[in-house]
Amino acid sequence: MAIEFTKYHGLGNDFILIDNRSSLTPVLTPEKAVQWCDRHFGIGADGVIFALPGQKGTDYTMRIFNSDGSEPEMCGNGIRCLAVFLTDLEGISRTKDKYHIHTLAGVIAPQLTDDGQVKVDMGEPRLLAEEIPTTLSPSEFQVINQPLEVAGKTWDVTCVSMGNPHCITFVEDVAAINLESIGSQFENHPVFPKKTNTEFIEIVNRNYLKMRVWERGAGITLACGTGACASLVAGVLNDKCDRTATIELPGGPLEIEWSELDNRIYMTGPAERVFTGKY
Ligand SMILES: N[C@@H](CCC[C@H](N)C(=O)O)C(=O)O
Repeated sequence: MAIEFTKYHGLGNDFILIDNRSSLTPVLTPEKAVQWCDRHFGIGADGVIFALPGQKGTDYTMRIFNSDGSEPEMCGNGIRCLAVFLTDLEGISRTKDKYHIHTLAGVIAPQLTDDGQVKVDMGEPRLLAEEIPTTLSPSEFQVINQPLEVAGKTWDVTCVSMGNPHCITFVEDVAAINLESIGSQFENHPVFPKKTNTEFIEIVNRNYLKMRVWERGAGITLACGTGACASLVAGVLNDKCDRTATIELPGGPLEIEWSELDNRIYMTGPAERVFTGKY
């Protein structure tokens, strides 16, 4: 049976979106998602996102499979794409109301802005070792600037969960990092029982950061929304940046704020429709 889909991207982090509003069970298995994401033998994407019925009083539920078939708790670029996809499906503009989306990381609230971007209330960052999760510190402690041995080198890492795990390292020059060779060694390091996303950050100034990312279950991508949020938090915890900053990714910039008022993270960026098809 052919299934309809729409391809979207958020700063080059690309997803296949599927209208799954008639059932709480995704229409694709993780194995099928792997085939669909294949850039040579399938449609090609960093993940597949399903728009399912809401649960526990929310408007909709988001589920996502990474391109390797694993299921992450959340996806920042993906939820911006989902908000535009839902607007397209509903045929109405929602610039006045937020969507409330049920995810494995809790309720996340994206809202379309008047200038065509999407601003997302990403919730509060989680900082305790047991919440990441990682064994780098005792469970009830934070992991800030801790040494970690990877590929024969000691890296000073800070760990933050945005519902999904992130391990952040500040470096002099992000372009000089050999992500291809070290990315999967961070991802699969035994101190991360659920694996990890890995971000390298170069501080340009207190309000402008450059980032490159190796994503759990997807490898090198052009952008990672939860990674940008986690990196800003890591920058604040290490007193390297302010609570509002532009994060420049290979695919373009995201605006991130960690609000002092409510401790929540707000991410603003684009989401673009690419094409629609049946597969
Ligand atoms: N690209 C995403 C994150 C997708 C999930 C990630 N690969 C994981 O396994 O946690 C984003 O924009 O946040």
